[in-house]
Amino acid sequence: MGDLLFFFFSKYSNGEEMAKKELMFELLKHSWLLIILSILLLLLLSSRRRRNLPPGPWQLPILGNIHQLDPLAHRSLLHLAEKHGPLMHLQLGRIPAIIVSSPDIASEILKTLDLAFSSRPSLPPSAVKFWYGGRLAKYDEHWRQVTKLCMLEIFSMRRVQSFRRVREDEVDVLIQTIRQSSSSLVNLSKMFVFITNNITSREVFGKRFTYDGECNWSPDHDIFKEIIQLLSEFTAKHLLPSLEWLRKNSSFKEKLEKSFERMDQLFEREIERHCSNGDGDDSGERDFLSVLLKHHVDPNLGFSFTRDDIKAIMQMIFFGGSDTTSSILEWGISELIKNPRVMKKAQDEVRGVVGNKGKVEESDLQQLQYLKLVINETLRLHPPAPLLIPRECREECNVQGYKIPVGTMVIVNAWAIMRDPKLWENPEDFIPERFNGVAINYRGQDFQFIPFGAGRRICPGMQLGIAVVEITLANVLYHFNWELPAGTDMDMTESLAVILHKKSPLILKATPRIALG
Ligand code: HEM
Repeated sequence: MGDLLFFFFSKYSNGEEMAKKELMFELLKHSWLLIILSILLLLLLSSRRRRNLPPGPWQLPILGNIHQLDPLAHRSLLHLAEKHGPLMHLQLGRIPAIIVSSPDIASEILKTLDLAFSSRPSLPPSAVKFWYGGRLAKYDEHWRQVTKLCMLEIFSMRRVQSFRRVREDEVDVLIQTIRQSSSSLVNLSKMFVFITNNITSREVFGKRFTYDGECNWSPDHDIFKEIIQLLSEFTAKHLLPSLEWLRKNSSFKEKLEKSFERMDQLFEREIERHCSNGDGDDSGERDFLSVLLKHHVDPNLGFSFTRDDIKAIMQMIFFGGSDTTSSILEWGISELIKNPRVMKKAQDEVRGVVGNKGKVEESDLQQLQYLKLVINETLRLHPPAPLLIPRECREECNVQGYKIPVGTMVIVNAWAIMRDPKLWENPEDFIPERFNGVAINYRGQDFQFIPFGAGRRICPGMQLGIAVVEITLANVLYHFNWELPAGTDMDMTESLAVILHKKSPLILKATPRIALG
């Protein structure tokens, strides 16, 4: 088309008769292209209707709808849904997908038809070796057995409580690190990554990533984030056959292989260390790896539980547990700085409840009701996984009168649902009070509020994550007054690299409220 228009204008401006004839000839010559494109478009539209798929935007050959998604996919998907409806069909390169943007359809998929949608999409074969978690993508008997074991042994309330000391210790280290930092300017984005990684590492391996007494960077902090980012780029390229060459690009593949190898060596080192130490005592504070190794060698377990299964669980816990938790802390403090009224109310509450005790302990948290509302509101406006984690349709089913074929990827735009003006008053505003006295929670029963997803694949680490967010936030608010460095504004720009973070780091001036004890 561009060629055609260029030709039209360049020739016609000469005003020559000959040019008119040439133009007619060229138009005729090119018109076959227009006709073919229109037929293709009609065919696509009628094929969608014939196959009784949900409505959706027109698609380009090969690309499908990929060109309509920008890096903040949750936002572009919302714009498309505003035109095409809350159940929308897209073609993402070679993968057919449906996008859900309303709580009733989310409930139909994640609750009523949960069984049909409880698999995760499988990875392309060339990516499988970089993601142990792929072993647990498909919903099958093996997944059920492993998940049952994890729910009992890793994600149970008893286990969450057993790590209370770990969380409190790590928060102490964080507070000391902030107090002792040479400048009063603190990069909280980094600090939150370090503390959540150290807590996860203590839960999984029984030891921190950094030396004792520090909340600082160590090389192991970056491995997991690096792999998930490389892996998501790698799999995105699978959507388009024409980008296949990029996946074979040796430097990219080399980078992914190196990061994966580092992670695998860390896992192997820790497995060996645990095996040579024996499987430890049976106290409540046993780390996840010793618990998993105990079952690995249990002849009465009743199903095959391999070393790779253990690595899959560890990989998912690091990916699922660290970055999500640090992102809530980062967004939560940012919103409090933007909303001084809420900051004051939250600080007054925690300082009032804890008094001069010197630190917030987990036993105080039950009384911090406003803090819980602040966390809810942060999860609503800034869900770390705005599109949850995709599901895949395992058996053909009917949703809202449309046919969803086997293999269709399902994306639930939780971010759009949690900002829907039909469901939330002044949805863009940060108002923790909206959760006061209402019976809505994040446990997967209220489909207008699903930051942890819902159904069989709901986040199993919800309680572990919330426990870290509560104790960290409470102490950070208790110990310091926070403000922006002079002359700066709060930048709330998002960056979506698997997890929804702030684009620029959260750097604030910390003023200790009470002198060092
Ligand atoms: C506190 C912040 C967290 C948020 C907002 C969050 C959110 C999510 C979401 C939205 C999902 C997908 C649910 C679905 O598809 O319906 C998920 C899955 C998962 N999360 Fe979390 N998560 C958090 C913390 C954690 C923690 C602390 C852990 C582990 C210790 C964890 C481990 C996992 C795992 C293993 C899955 C995959 C479950 C599966 O595929 O069956 N998450 N999380």
